[in-house]
Amino acid sequence: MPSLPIEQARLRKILDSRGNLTVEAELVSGKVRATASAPSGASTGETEVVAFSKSGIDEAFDFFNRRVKNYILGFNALDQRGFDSLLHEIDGTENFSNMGGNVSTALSICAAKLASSYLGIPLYRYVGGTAYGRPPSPLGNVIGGGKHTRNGTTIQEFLVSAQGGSTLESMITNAMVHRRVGEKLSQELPGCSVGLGDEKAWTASITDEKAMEILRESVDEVSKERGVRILTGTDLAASEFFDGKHYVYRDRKLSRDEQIDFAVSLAREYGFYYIEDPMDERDFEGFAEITKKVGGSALVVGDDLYTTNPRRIAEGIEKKATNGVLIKVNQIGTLSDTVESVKLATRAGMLNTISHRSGETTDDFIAHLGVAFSSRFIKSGTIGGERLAKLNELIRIEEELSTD
Ligand SMILES: O=C(O)[C@@H](CO)OP(=O)(O)O
Ligand SMILES: [Mg+2]
Repeated sequence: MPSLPIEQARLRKILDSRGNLTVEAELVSGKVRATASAPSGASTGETEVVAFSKSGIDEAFDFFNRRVKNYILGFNALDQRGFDSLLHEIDGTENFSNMGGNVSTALSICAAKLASSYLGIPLYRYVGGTAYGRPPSPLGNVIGGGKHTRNGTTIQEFLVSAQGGSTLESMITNAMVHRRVGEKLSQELPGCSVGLGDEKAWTASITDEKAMEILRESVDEVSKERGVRILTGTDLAASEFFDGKHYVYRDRKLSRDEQIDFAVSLAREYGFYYIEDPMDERDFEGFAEITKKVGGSALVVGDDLYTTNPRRIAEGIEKKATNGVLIKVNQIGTLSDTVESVKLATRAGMLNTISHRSGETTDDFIAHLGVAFSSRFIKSGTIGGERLAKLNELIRIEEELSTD
């Protein structure tokens, strides 16, 4: 194996889009240098790795300086699997609670970026080889609530994805829907305060039904004006409003069975194609019931359910829980574990969606992973610099792919 020994390694603190501290890693070998940063979630899954050690980012940095740095100096950055195993070994826990999953994520992605730049190939090619389909369709949040806002809808995300055109065309259409929704919210709800949530989706103190009505009207109008098909979707992030017995909405409480019926109606009556985390993250069986009923026409996606964890995905496959999986590197902590999850899901016939986190950085690596993983969607908002950093990079990749 050719060698690219890591000669310098450092971490620095940077701010994410919520104004919280996160980490950027920098690795150097000879004349090659790479940086990578890790985002943070707000509606985190129970089985995600820990973003930073229990006492916070300072402890994680201290651990890096005392325990990690010396081990990775001299390591061959072209050996991604070896590098990721080394990170696990040094950390010594199941959930990266010593090193911090955000530190391992930043280092792992950084090693891949260093290698790809040394080899003179783009990251998507380094990770994915040479077989690609279409780049993933942008899937963006236009109305938001849950943990991403103060007083929005109970459901965390109402999403759109324009189909058929180029990445840029799809981004333009999605942004038009976003604008239209904003106009409708202020026209139809005078006096109601309307703002933007963590992912730059509109937020207002309205019921989920009202949000769905505004979404439907906006999508129908923009779809007609642009002559494009626009898929709608939702991330319920249902664990966040499950109290152990009921799903507690702003205006009503649903039992488990009623929640299943509601999720089914989202596909059948409201026409949602994409349905993420409709049930509590422990309820594989509930997911399976929904998938059995609507999986032929809709994508039922596990995010908090799987946390990009191969063991959880294997359980989901066995129980036929979903036909889709959300992929976020910092839920599992390394690129190699992420690749394993994607392979497992793909072999079982699941479609994957590569995803941003609600607290993002301007790092655009998920655009590359979306292409490398042949993701069906890339969930990365509709507006906002840190969201568009990924989609704009996808425009560049698409250009490159079309001239191959
Ligand atoms: O639930 C999700 O899918 C994500 C991104 O939209 O949110 P968070 O990063 O807060 O987990
Ligand atoms: Mg989610």
